[in-house]
Amino acid sequence: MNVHYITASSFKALFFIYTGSLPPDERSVSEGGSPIGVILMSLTKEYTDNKKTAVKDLSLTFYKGQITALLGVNGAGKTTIISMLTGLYPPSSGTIIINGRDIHTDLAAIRMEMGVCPQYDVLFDTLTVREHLLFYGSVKAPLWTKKQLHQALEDVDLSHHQFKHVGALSGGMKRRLSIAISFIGNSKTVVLDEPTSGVDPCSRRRIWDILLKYRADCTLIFTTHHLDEAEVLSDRIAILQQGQLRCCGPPSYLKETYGQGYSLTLIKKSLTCEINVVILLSYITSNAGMTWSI
Ligand SMILES: Nc1ncnc2c1ncn2[C@@H]1O[C@H](COP(=O)(O)OP(=O)(O)OP(=O)(O)O)[C@@H](O)[C@H]1O
Repeated sequence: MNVHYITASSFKALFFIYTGSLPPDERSVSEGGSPIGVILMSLTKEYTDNKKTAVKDLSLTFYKGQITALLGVNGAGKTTIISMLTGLYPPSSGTIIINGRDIHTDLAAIRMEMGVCPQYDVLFDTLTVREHLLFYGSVKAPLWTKKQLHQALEDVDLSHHQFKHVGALSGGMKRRLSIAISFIGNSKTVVLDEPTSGVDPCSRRRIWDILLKYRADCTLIFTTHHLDEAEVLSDRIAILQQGQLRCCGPPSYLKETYGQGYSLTLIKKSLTCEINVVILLSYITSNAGMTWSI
């Protein structure tokens, strides 16, 4: 099956032929015609040692030029999906198509165009920031120029630290270096497993800026536990629970469809106090209303 240049709408038709029904994410959202980058097709992963089914019959589409967040609690199966996407673990059944190539038959070619930022940094304490980029660059993109190296350092705001040993960097700096490595050689598909884990709010913001900057040229997939992060960064959010897709769509769509709003519980001292609170809340947001009062 060749799905190299098909659009979201043509994929719908294609998928219909194969399964007889639309995948859950396609049912819930209409796309703006972005080309498809990655397709998970009925993907299942069962770990043989503990017989745990970490991902169950998951069908999901990721688009080029978009950021998609895989959002879920611990154990939802996010890292397992990333591991299958990068070819670390083979699926138990189902397959993944990346830029028209099947992971079962074209893994080497897929890896040439893929960048990965693992959950835990794979860095060497005794090498400098610059040496890391040169090392990974020589493996991934031998024709990488000095200009591109400097651009990468600048993009992740590490130019001033390029001659420092990684052992002397903060957690946030290490994370930014790992992200820079994942984008070496203009990777067409980039997967990032919790790119902001363990970083302070300032570094988190910087990482968001980096991802938004690189979004245009690739299919970008990242995992997170944080709804706020998924909302700020993503074009689409896929919510996972126990290895299954619960819903998927643009943040605004999910909010509109599933959002319940917020509830505020107050202990009042007097009736006048209650009236003042209602006035104050309706001043802050016209949607606020009192559900009950005792
Ligand atoms: N190598 C493994 N062998 C056996 N079971 C595993 C393995 N890796 C993960 N699991 C199990 O698969 C399930 C999904 O784990 P996974 O790490 O994919 O979830 P996650 O959403 O990434 O969690 P977290 O947010 O904690 O990283 C869990 O129940 C986990 O215990």
